[in-house]
Amino acid sequence: MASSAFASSWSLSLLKLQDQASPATAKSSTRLRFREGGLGRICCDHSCFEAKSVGYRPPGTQFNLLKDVSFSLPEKSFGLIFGQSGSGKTTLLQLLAGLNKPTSGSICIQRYGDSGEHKGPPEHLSPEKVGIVFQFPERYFIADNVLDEITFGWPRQKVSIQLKEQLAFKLQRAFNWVGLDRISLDKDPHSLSGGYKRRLALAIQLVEVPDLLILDEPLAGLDWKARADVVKLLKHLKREVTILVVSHDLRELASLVDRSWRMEMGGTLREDSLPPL
Ligand SMILES: Nc1ncnc2c1ncn2[C@@H]1O[C@H](COP(=O)(O)OP(=O)(O)OP(=O)(O)O)[C@@H](O)[C@H]1O
Repeated sequence: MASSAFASSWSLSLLKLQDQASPATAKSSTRLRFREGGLGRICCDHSCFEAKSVGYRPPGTQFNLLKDVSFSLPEKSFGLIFGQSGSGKTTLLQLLAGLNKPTSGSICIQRYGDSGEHKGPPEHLSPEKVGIVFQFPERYFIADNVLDEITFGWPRQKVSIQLKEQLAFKLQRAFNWVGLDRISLDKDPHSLSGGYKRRLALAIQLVEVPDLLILDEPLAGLDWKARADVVKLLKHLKREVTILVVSHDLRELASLVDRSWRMEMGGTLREDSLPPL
């Protein structure tokens, strides 16, 4: 756990950056690149997360939990996977996050030009570029203040002032994105409200902006007010990152969804609209 001296040195860097990292400046980090065409036409390159023919058989077993799963999600959009308990949704998320290796298939990011042509070969989606927030993330909080919780695992020795400022900037940006910029960094994470605990769990995953942010049941265990709060936050967040959610809370998330898929028992995935609510 970080020492208080360490925490206060990060606090100082944060205070310094507080005014610089407004949401407007944070948005400049967007990876969608725009340029002017010859006739003033705005063109844009974009990327897409793509899973192709992914299969998974747990080591030492004879059965496939996932079969030929293929789907794609354009950057800065919101995808939702739903389906019966035990159909394999969490198993799929674990593969996407690099926690297990698929038995077959590929998981990558493909870049496209403005006419829809491939720009280079697909890039393997490395686990460092995926953020994942598990169900009930607050159960895994280990620090006794917000700053230590979010900086856990950050370098502690021989940190240059440039690196410190860079990290502090990223942290401030993450706090702005999730609306935590007004809470005290000294606060005990366990004393936050349900919705703010989820915000903190999200901020931890957003310090390094992931190519894909995965959320497993983001509304589970929250009261109605906190659920509405998290939905509002996700609506805002999808302007910044690509979000893939597994959830049974279809009604509340419906307004955010750009693409949805049903996981069938037996481990197959097919694109499907949300069932009537
Ligand atoms: N390593 C493993 N070996 C054998 N079976 C496994 C393994 N991992 C998961 N399973 C089984 O695979 C099935 C799919 O589990 P998974 O947790 O992915 O389902 P789910 O759709 O996420 O369910 P829920 O909605 O309840 O979270 C379950 O029957 C589970 O018991």
